[in-house]
Amino acid sequence: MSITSTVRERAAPLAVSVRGVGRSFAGATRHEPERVVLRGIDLEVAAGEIVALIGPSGCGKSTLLREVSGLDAPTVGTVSIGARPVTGIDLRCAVAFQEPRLLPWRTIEKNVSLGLPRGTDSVAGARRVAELLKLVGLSESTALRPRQVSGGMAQRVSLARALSRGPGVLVLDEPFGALDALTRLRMQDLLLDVHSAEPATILLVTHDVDEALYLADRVVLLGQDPDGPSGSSIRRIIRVPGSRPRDRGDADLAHLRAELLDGLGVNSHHQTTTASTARDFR
Ligand SMILES: Nc1ncnc2c1ncn2[C@@H]1O[C@H](COP(=O)(O)OP(=O)(O)OP(=O)(O)O)[C@@H](O)[C@H]1O
Repeated sequence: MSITSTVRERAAPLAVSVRGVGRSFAGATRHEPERVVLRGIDLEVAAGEIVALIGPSGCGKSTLLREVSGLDAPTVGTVSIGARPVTGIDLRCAVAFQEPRLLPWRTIEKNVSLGLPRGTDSVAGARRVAELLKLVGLSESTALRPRQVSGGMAQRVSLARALSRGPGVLVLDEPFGALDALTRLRMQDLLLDVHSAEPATILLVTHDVDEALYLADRVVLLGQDPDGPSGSSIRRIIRVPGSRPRDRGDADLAHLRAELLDGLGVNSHHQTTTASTARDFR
């Protein structure tokens, strides 16, 4: 899907700096020990960069996204967006999840407009919503309600709503995880088109190693060091070669896929020769 440029009524992309971040949760009862989920996370994300986070289920990927967006606060360490620390829900950052979380009684257009910054002039707001709906290919569907659209369309609405805030940072938690394989590939291309038109810094959690390698400038592998103290840390950071859009069948990517699957504890030789099972590692 090719996208023409839109008038940008948004902030410039912002760098994200994660320094010494750890997060522990108290045990469910007084007798249960504290649970360390993240430990010593240091990550510098450049303005406009796309970084994919992968790691085994429960290793703390969503928790790290919550620290960046200010939905949760780290136990130790700091997160900064641009030069300013994140101290609570941060309006410079927009979040989208695996479920689109739309209001069922509102139209698609209205759902997107809910993301506009408070106090946006109504004419400018309507123009911005129309631009975003065009950007995600939904200009013909503005008056529909969420139950009348497909899962992929609903996810595009969710993306447009996130962008309507004009975020410097876009945090996406498994945004395409619930979609069928073909819709997912299309959404990956759409996200790259959106990123070219409105280049926010993107932090994205995915379970799909191929998706990470297709979309990201760098892939960050989170996980527990088997010989280290409890809590996930960054095990590996891989810079993905080549410029986007990448060739999904690129031999270099196959090599990196093997390396990442290895890092996830999957038998990579078998996985790289069996493409269908190499996708969607959980
Ligand atoms: N508010 C909370 N209170 C207690 N424990 C929590 C809380 N939030 C997260 N956790 C725990 O932190 C751990 C990491 O959760 P998180 O959702 O970040 O993992 P994840 O890597 O995103 O998992 P998945 O890939 O399955 O989505 C889990 O064991 C979870 O139970």
